[in-house]
Amino acid sequence: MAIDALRRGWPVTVVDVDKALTVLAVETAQDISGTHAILLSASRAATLKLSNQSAAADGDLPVLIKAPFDLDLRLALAVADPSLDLAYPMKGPFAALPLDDGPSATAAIELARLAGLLPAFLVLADADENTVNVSPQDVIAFDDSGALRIAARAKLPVAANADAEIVAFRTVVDASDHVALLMGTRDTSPPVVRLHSECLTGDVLGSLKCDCGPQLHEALQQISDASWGILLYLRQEGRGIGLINKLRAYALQDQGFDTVDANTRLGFAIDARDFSVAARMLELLGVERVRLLTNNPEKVDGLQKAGIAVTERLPLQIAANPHNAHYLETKKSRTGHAL
Ligand SMILES: Nc1nc2c(ncn2[C@@H]2O[C@H](COP(=O)(O)OP(=O)(O)OP(=O)(O)O)[C@@H](O)[C@H]2O)c(=O)[nH]1
Ligand SMILES: [Zn+2]
Repeated sequence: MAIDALRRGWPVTVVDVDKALTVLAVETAQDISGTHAILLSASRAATLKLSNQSAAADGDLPVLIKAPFDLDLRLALAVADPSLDLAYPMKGPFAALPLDDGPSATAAIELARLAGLLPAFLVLADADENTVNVSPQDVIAFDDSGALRIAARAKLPVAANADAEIVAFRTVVDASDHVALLMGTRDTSPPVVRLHSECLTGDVLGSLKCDCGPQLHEALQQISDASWGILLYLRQEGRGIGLINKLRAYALQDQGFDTVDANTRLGFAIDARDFSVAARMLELLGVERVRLLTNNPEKVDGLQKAGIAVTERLPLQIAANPHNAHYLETKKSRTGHAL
């Protein structure tokens, strides 16, 4: 509900015991009336050379700034969106305000990610009766593996394997359905498994900026060649920040930032994915041990922490092209991907 409200430009009140923080997402807000402050992610605030005095001990806490006297929607968006920094360089100076309720502010920033919006909010002085209430605990508990279940399964002949089976999963909280593609005949050996995060640009459009499309097809081939295996197609577009925010990161990359810095400047974690949903999918499929196709040590860790044994890591290297060579290099040098 809160996610839907933010996307529609409706106010949301994060209620934490006796404190209430009423916010509108900057990106979808229709007017600025009643705004007394702006809430920004820590990293966006750092780019704007702002810091929250009260949060000096915790550099990850969001930052609250006083609404400038000339605030309008255009200025609010320029404060929120780093891809406008070149087009709209004159912002500030801003005055940081003490942040009374860190957990609510942190929950609001997380709600923006879940809604696929920029993590920036207009903070309203008063909540009216139309606001949607949510607590920081609700946001923390919002885990897309919550109440996951198998919703449908069917034969799906695919180019890599004419005898594949597709299994679709549904969660109560998330509209996007995760999918598993099973190939081969189950035996006692651990299956070859690939966790593939959705990449519309790479998977569907053949983008050369990343290696997702070729990795997807190579993984399907290797799974088909194994005695049995499973491809999990996870709806974690843009490493969990959503398509629109990923394309904003691409716009920053067009300005010269790499994939890591682009995410940070937007106010997101470098990798916002939670691989526990993949572990729950495997459990529902009766799989406890896997041979994992990946170069990403975080995927191995994430699965193991969520209770799936990774008996072997199988590399999945794709030859670079002139458009993705820098991206692949960054994954190795900055996010610890295996060479
Ligand atoms: N935010 C952001 N996401 C990107 C970018 N390039 C690709 N992605 C997303 O990254 C995800 C691809 O990750 P994976 O294929 O799982 O690869 P990985 O985490 O690098 O690990 P491997 O298993 O080694 O391939 C997809 O969700 C893409 O949409 C980018 O520049 N910025
Ligand atoms: Zn991609």
